Amino acid sequence: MPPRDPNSEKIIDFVVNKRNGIKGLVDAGIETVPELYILPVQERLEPNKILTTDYIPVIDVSNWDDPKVIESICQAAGKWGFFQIINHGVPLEVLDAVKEAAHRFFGLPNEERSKYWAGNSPTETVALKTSVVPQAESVLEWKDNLSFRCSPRDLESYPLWPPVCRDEVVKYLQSANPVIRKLLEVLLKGLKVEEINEAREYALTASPILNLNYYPHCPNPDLTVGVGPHSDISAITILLQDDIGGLYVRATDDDSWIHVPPVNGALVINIGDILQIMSNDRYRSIEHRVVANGSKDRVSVPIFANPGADAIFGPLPEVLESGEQPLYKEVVFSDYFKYFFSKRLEGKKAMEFARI
Ligand SMILES: COc1cc(/C=C/C(=O)SCCNC(=O)CCNC(=O)[C@H](O)C(C)(C)COP(=O)(O)OP(=O)(O)OC[C@H]2O[C@@H](n3cnc4c(N)ncnc43)[C@H](O)[C@@H]2OP(=O)(O)O)ccc1O
Ligand SMILES: O=C(O)CCC(=O)C(=O)O
Ligand SMILES: [Fe+2]
Repeated sequence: MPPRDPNSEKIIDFVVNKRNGIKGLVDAGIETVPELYILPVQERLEPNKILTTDYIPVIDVSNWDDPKVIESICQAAGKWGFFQIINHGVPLEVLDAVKEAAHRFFGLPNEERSKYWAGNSPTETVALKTSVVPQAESVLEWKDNLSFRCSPRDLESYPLWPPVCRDEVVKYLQSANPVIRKLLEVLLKGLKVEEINEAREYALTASPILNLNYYPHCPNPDLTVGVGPHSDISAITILLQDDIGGLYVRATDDDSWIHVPPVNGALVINIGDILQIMSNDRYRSIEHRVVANGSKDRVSVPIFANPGADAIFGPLPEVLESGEQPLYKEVVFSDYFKYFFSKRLEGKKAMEFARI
C-alpha cells in the first residue's frame, strides 16, 4: 500500500490507535467525509447500478416440513444465495432487544466501549473492531463491530462480556439456534443428505460468530462503503437488519445490485462459501455490500454459522456420488478463515483458495 497522507495518518491514529472507531469520529462532529473513507469513483454504488426489476424472495417458514417451503428455500439458495424468512419462531421482542442492545453498546462513552477493543479486551471471545484490517486498507469501511465468538466453550467467558448487551446477545443466539438447525436440515436434504450427524454438525456450525454491526450516520454515504462487496465464509449466515435499509446483493456479474428491503420480523439468510463448496456449486454464496445512511445510525446482527477451526470441508460425497467431478479440494477451516481476512473481503476471491 502507498504511504498515507498526513491527514489520513491522523485519522488512523484517532480511529484505530486511540480506539475511538468510526463512531468516535462521527461523535466528534465531522461534517465531511475524510479522504481515508472516500471510495474510487468506479467502486461506488451509483444509482444506475441498482436493479429494481427483481427481488430476493421472502419465504414463510411456519411449516418447515411443507414440500413447497423446502423447494422455495433450496431454489433461492441456488439462484440468489439470499432469501428472507418470516414466521421463523424467533420472538419479535428478542429481535428488537438485541438491536436495542447494539445501540446501547455503541452509545456507551468511548472509554467504556474501548475496553473491548481488539487486542485489549478482557476476553478474546469479544472484540471491538473497525473496518476489516484498517492498518492495511487504502479505504476504510464506515463501520465498527463488536464480535462475539459463540461456541459453547466461548460462552463460558460470558461474565467478561459487556453487561449492556450480553443477555440480549445470548438470548438471541439461543432463539436463533433452532432456525439455523432447520435451515441446514432443509438445505442438506436438497443435497441428498438425510441426516446431520455429529461430524457434519462440526463441519457446519461448531464455531458460530455473532457480530453487532454499527454504521453511524455518514455526511455523504454515496462516497463511502459500509461493508465492501464480499461473500461470507460461513456455512450460512442469519442476518437481522433494522428498518433503515442499505444492504445490497449482487444481481449479475456486470455489477448490478438488488436492495434487500427491511421486512419487520424477518431474518435475511445467505449461503456462505463453505456451503457453496460443500454443495459443489449447487448453492451459491453471493456477494453483498452495505451503504451507510445519511441521517440515521444503522445496526445489523449477523450470526455466522462457521465450521470448527480444525474442521475439514470439501464437496459432499452425496453430491458427487453420480460421478460428478469435485470443483474444490478439501480445506481446513482455519486456513480458509486466515486467507479470507488476509485478502480483505475482496469479493469472492477467497474461494480460489479451495478451487481445484
Ligand atoms: C468468521 O465468519 C465470518 C466473519 C465475517 C466478518 C466480517 C467482518 O466483520 S469484517 C470486520 C471485522 N473484522 C474481522 O472480524 C477480522 C477478523 N480478523 C482476524 O481474525 C485476525 O485479525 C486476522 C485477520 C486473521 C489477522 O490475525 P493476526 O495476524 O493474528 O493479527 P491480529 O493479532 O488479529 O491483529 C493485529 C492487531 O490489530 C488489531 N486489529 C485487528 N483487526 C482490527 C480491526 N478490524 N479493528 C481494530 N483493530 C484490529 C488487533 O487487535 C491487534 O492489535 P494488538 O494491540 O494486539 O497489536 C464475515 C463472514 C463470515 O463468515
Ligand atoms: O449489515 C448488513 O446488512 C450486512 C453485514 C454483512 O454483510 C456482514 O457482516 O458480513
Ligand atoms: Fe456479509
